[in-house]
Amino acid sequence: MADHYARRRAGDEQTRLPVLRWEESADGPLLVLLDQTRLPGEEAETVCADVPAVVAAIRSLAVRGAPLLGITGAYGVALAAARGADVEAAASRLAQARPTAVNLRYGTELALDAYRSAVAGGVEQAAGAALAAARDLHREDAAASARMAGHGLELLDELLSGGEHRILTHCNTGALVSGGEGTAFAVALAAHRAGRLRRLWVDETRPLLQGARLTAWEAARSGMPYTLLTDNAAGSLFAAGEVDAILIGADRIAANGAVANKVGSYPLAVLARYHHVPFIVVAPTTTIDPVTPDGPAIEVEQRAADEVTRLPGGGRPLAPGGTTAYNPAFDVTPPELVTAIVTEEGAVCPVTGDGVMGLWRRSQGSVGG
Ligand SMILES: CSC[C@@H](O)[C@@H](O)C(=O)COP(=O)(O)O
Repeated sequence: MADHYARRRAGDEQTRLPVLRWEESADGPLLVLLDQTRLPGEEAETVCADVPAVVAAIRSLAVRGAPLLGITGAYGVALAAARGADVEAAASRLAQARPTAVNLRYGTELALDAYRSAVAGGVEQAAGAALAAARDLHREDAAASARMAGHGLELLDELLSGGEHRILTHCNTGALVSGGEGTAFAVALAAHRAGRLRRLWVDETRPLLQGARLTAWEAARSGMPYTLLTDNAAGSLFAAGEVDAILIGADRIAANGAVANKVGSYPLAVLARYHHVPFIVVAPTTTIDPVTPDGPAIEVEQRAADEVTRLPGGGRPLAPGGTTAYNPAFDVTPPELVTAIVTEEGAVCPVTGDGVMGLWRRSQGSVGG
């Protein structure tokens, strides 16, 4: 398997990563995922033949990032249907595998609705409908990613009056989380391709190091000028005047524009406000949750203490045995600290105009609401 990836890399640095694929095998369909817990050391796949395996991959973060969780949830429902499992129960297990990224619920429900609408024609037809819904979502996410990159670069150029940009990002938001080139990372990549990225500052993103392991890996593959920093070095970077903008993704955007994203995003928003630097959130409209009114209504996933007390992967202890740890996977940035939210439908400032709900309505095809 590693050879397969190595060949792709040698041929073309920009080749799409096979982060998720549907495979028909002699023993039935499979959902094959690039195991992100093993990057950057190893490019290995995890093969899921049933929904419990998909749920385990989601919980372990073998597959992760809001848009990809949505796509995975949809394919998970299709897998349950194709394998003759209890589709309703499978959809419920998938949707609850992680609580914060609303895309997971969105993708799961999308495929479940397609299954339900077709089930009168027989389970085979319904399984086909669920798979078609998953494939559509996968394609649409790629298209959304390309449009976000365009809108995001336009906004950066406008806010920063052209020139070359020094962008700070947190967690991982590239092709590893998307049907396309990602969300925030896709904007940085567009800036790089346009010759307008001076530097991508990559937060390492404690405790699971998505920035160091994944974003640095994607930046290196893309030939971007990038530098890794510990999360707590961001303040001194701002103080030195080295950051022009923050670009991050989102796991859920509430109706009032509050943004849940990887823990450590909120402190960056506070720093950005103090230093008069734009704090820009890039996410598809599938990340906007119209039924979550505000930040406090967002459920933040709490993860195991050993992610903090041990080196990633359950390795060497970093703290004495019995140490307890506070380990929320996400934090919530209030709308007043967000300069703009960029989606495939365009960009808005969440506290002026029609806010994020205007974008969400546009994505539903009813501009007036
Ligand atoms: C486009 S990805 C946006 C977010 O999903 C990303 O920033 C993030 O927080 C991912 O968290 P993770 O816990 O790795 O799934």
